[in-house]
Amino acid sequence: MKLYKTKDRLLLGGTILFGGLSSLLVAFASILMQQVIDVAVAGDVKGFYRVLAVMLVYLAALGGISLLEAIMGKILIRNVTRHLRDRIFKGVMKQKPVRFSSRNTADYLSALVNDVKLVEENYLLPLLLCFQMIVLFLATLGILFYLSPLVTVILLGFLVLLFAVPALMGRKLQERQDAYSEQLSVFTAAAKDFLNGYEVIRGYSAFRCIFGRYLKVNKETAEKKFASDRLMAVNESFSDILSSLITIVIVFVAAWQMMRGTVTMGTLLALIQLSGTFVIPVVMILQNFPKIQGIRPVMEHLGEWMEYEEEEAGETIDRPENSGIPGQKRGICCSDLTFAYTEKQPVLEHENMLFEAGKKYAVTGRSGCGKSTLIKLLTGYSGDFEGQIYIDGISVKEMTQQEINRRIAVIHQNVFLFDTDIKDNICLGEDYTEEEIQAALKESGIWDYLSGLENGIYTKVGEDGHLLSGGQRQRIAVARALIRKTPVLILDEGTSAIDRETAFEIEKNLLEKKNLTVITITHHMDERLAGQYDAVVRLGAA
Ligand SMILES: Nc1ncnc2c1ncn2[C@@H]1O[C@H](COP(=O)(O)OP(=O)(O)OP(=O)(O)O)[C@@H](O)[C@H]1O
Repeated sequence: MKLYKTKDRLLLGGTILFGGLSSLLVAFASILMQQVIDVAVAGDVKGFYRVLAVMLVYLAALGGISLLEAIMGKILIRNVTRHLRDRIFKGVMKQKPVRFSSRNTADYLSALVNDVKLVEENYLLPLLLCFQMIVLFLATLGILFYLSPLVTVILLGFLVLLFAVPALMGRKLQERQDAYSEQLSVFTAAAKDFLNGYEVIRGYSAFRCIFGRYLKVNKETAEKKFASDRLMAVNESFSDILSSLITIVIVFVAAWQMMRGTVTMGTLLALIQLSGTFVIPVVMILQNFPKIQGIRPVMEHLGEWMEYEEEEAGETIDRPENSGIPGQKRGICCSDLTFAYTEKQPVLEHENMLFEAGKKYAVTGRSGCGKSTLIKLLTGYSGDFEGQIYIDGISVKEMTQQEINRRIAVIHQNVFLFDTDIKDNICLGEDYTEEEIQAALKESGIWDYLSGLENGIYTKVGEDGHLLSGGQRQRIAVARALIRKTPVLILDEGTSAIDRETAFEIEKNLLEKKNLTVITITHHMDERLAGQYDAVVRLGAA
């Protein structure tokens, strides 16, 4: 998975560079410490002021570089997490419908919120820290060697021990972090489901039952997190014990060397100071490196979700007038159409139908016979069907989604409205004139209602349109489809939430439109409209 853009790579380089420099300076503090003690022990006043001046310059440099490194690190994290969320969102939204609907939307939410946070906490921050700590460790090692080769050799012996535990734990931790990330998806899905069911839970006094399920999934999530944290805790406490041990060893060995006169008092204190700058980076690396390793499966999942097939970018694909493909030049033709969601259960079997341009059709059939599925296939849900579907003579399998959308608009039974105003919900980012919007609203039968509102078409609809009635939502959906002036309009029970008279008015209006192909999926056809349909298509009749 590509985590950094070019600019972010430069930022990463800068952060590492300044992080490294500040680490070098931190390690250098021990030399200054040695100098100041030695000049003090020797009573060298001039030397004392010289070291003091160097110390002031040192502090200014350390402060400036640390600040730069910290700010660059924050910018890097902001950029990387923002781009990551952008790419996950784009990847998810651009998936083919079959792939998109194969997962719960809560999984996508969890990826955008939880997994990106995991990447920040368990990858980006530890990575920056590890780089910094490696430099601090190497610088410390160099200075240690310069001050006391004996202490350095002893410390290197401990290193082997220090690295052994995380190396053994790495894989286990990976598995547990991955399991925790998966469980977070499950938790988000369950919480979303329960919250969406608020009205049912309240109306049927189902709180006890639902709360029981919530407690269970919450407990499982907490347990998975604990399983991962527990392993990290073992790793962390092992490093802590060894780090204390190392400090003690340095102090004793250096003190012994001082007694033998091979090191000065300044060197002894410098070595004690260095024991910290030797141990801290090692401990930090040991505690953070497994996190970086552990996040790999999560990053792989995110990488998969960012993959999508880019459709042809062009708005219009030039197709020859007579493409040579069998079927109608205008209108929709299905021949020998067979489709199944799962292998064992075909929903549509050997269906043949023709929707001629400008004509009006009612599609009927028992519940579950595949009417909505047919609409899905006509509008590019899946190319994984047998037989053929031609729209204006072109196989639907060869069309881009944009091409299909320019030809067909669907008004669904379950209308979705974004949490914005009515105008936005109708235009969906396209530019339409006030007149066009007004005409669509009038045709959908909602204009009178809107003209009485203080904010008119700028009235907010609330989350999923809950500030409007079911009928008003559906009328907005009708306006949304009409304004696009597609040659084909499909109503998938699209007026079922509207009162009978308004539904009659809207459908009558649509059926009177001369050049519009109308396909209405209906269970209850208004007998007053029966004569206006050119044909009734019965699905699953064979
Ligand atoms: N995404 C899906 N995955 C698996 N099966 C599905 C999916 N969508 C629908 N089905 C199944 O396909 C069959 C046809 O569903 P469809 O919604 O097309 O029927 P319908 O004729 O529109 O029904 P209704 O009149 O009740 O709305 C049903 O048995 C349904 O369970």
